[in-house]
Amino acid sequence: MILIGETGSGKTTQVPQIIHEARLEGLGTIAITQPRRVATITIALRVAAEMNTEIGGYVGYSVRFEDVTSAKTKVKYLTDGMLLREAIIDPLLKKYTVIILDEAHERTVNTDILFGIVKLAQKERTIQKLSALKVIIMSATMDVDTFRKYYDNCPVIYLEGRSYPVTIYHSKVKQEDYQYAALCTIFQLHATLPPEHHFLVFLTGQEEIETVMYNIKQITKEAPGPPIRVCPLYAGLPAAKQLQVWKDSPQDTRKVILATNIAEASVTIPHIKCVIDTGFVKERTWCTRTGAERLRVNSCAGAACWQRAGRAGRTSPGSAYRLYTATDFKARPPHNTPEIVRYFTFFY
Ligand SMILES: Nc1ncnc2c1ncn2[C@@H]1O[C@H](COP(=O)(O)OP(=O)(O)OP(=O)(O)O)[C@@H](O)[C@H]1O
Repeated sequence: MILIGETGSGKTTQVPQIIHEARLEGLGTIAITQPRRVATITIALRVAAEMNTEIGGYVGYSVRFEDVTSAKTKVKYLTDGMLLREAIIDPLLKKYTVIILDEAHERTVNTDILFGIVKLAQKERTIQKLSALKVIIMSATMDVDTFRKYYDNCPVIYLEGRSYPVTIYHSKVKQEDYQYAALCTIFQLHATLPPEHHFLVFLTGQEEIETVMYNIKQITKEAPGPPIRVCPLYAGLPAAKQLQVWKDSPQDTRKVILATNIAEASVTIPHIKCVIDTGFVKERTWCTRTGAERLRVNSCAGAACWQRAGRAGRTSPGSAYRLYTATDFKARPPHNTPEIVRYFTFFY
């Protein structure tokens, strides 16, 4: 089954709970994959809190180097890489009765391989007369036709509604320097909005985040307005530092989170009222001659822009400030090229 619902409609946190409350997983477990570690952990913690249970009990998570599950776990959040590792040992994934592949639009190599593995596991389990495997593919912004065809015309369900509206603003002119544009937007909004309105700014990598962080600290020494607490969020940051982003700021202090696309999907950071989207992402590409991996800054696809905007308005109405024009947005491809395709098409 394919499940499409707007960002913030409750796919990731509510669907597994509904399945579990109806005991549809039977004697097995529900697995929910996420492309990123930080999302996996924070969502599992949130769902455990919503179910009023200890993490590692009925609700658990598994990421690289950290397995917080037990024999009791029925709702298990895990990175796509972890499910892939489990599939190497048990290709039929027998301990799961329901597998939810979330954020399908991201099309990482791991999730693309998992799409095939779960399809094969489902067929093989039917042939071997083992317990049935239910597969749910979820996203807010995926290419439904391609997936539906791949899964033998499976049913597609559209979830309507979201908690809070997000107003989108586009830049009126093309920005030559998106880091500078991001800084100007941060300080324009900072001068007018109350301090409890926190900002989430999308940049492309650690170096850029550190530069913008330094500039914010320098400018705040002289700029008017409430104090600013700057929080970086990128994949290379130790997990404990990543989780600082979810910590409350002192009263009357604005939180400004400078993140890469790891904050783009699934995560809910409370009190984010403004998303500032530069419209760029650093993508992995490969040199097929040498096999060397490279990172390149590219414009992100329409689906990613919608995901980023969706980070505002999760706990109250919000706004997304796109530092690119509406014409630029319309010209972007709706979906990014799957990582697996980029892997095979880069010849240098
Ligand atoms: N950690 C949290 N703190 C506060 N509210 C939260 C938290 N996690 C989720 N929520 C609330 O639950 C709603 C649904 O979140 P959920 O992640 O299930 O949505 P989703 O449909 O999967 O979104 P996305 O497509 O962006 O992943 C959010 O909009 C938010 O209101």
